[in-house]
Amino acid sequence: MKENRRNWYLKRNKLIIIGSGGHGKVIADIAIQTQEWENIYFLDDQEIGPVMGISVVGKMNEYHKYIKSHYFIVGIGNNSIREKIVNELNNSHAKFATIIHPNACIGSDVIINHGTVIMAGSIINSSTRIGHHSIINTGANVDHDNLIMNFVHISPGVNLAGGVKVGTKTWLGIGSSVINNIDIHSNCIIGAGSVVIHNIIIEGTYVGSPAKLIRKNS
Ligand SMILES: CC(=O)SCCNC(=O)CCNC(=O)[C@H](O)C(C)(C)COP(=O)(O)OP(=O)(O)OC[C@H]1O[C@@H](n2cnc3c(N)ncnc32)[C@H](O)[C@@H]1OP(=O)(O)O
Repeated sequence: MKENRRNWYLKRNKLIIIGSGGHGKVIADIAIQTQEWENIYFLDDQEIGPVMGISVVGKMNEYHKYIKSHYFIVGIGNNSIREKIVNELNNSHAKFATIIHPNACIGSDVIINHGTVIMAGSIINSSTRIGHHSIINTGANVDHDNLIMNFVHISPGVNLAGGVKVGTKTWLGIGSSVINNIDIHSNCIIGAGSVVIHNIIIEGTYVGSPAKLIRKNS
């Protein structure tokens, strides 16, 4: 009985996913699997839908129609574009969801802030902090005492050892790895499969093993 009442309460929530592309679709899939949402809609400028059986109820700039009644999640993988849309929604006092796949493994004393998505098979170990509107993508390992700032994208299959700090809007490419106690600056890109073994203090793109700077941000 108690469980049913809890579900009834949770299922009153309504979710708008901004963007019905690949990332938005994976978020929708997770949201369905959590069984926490009474209804789920997309807003998208390209699609008129439905996408995966989910209605596209308008263009992105029509979000204001849903501000009072729905939670939002921005389903755009690009960190800068996601930030821009979130800032606009913040100005309208939107409420943001946090979406966590039921098969993600979350340790004790972990904090995950709103707007963040944790995908299937990812592991977040003890005392890690994850900021707002970040993405921990499929099968990523984020070990203990990590600090992942806002608007970060940790791609599928990334391995972060203990005590790693990842700065705002940094993107770690698919399958990259970072050894323990490394700081990675904000606004960086770490190439697919790269291995970071030194602190990264200059904003830019880094590739290889060990990861080396190939381009500074302009
Ligand atoms: C669910 C999802 O889909 S999540 C998304 C997952 N996607 C990813 O992880 C993609 C990550 N992107 C990459 O790795 C890209 O290669 C980037 C962003 C690092 C670089 O892209 P670009 O800026 O276009 O660089 P470009 O392709 O011109 O390469 C520049 C040089 O770096 C090398 N290089 C690029 N990426 C890598 C890499 N991952 N590892 C080693 N070397 C690399 C290139 O071979 C090239 O070398 P050269 O000048 O000697 O020929």
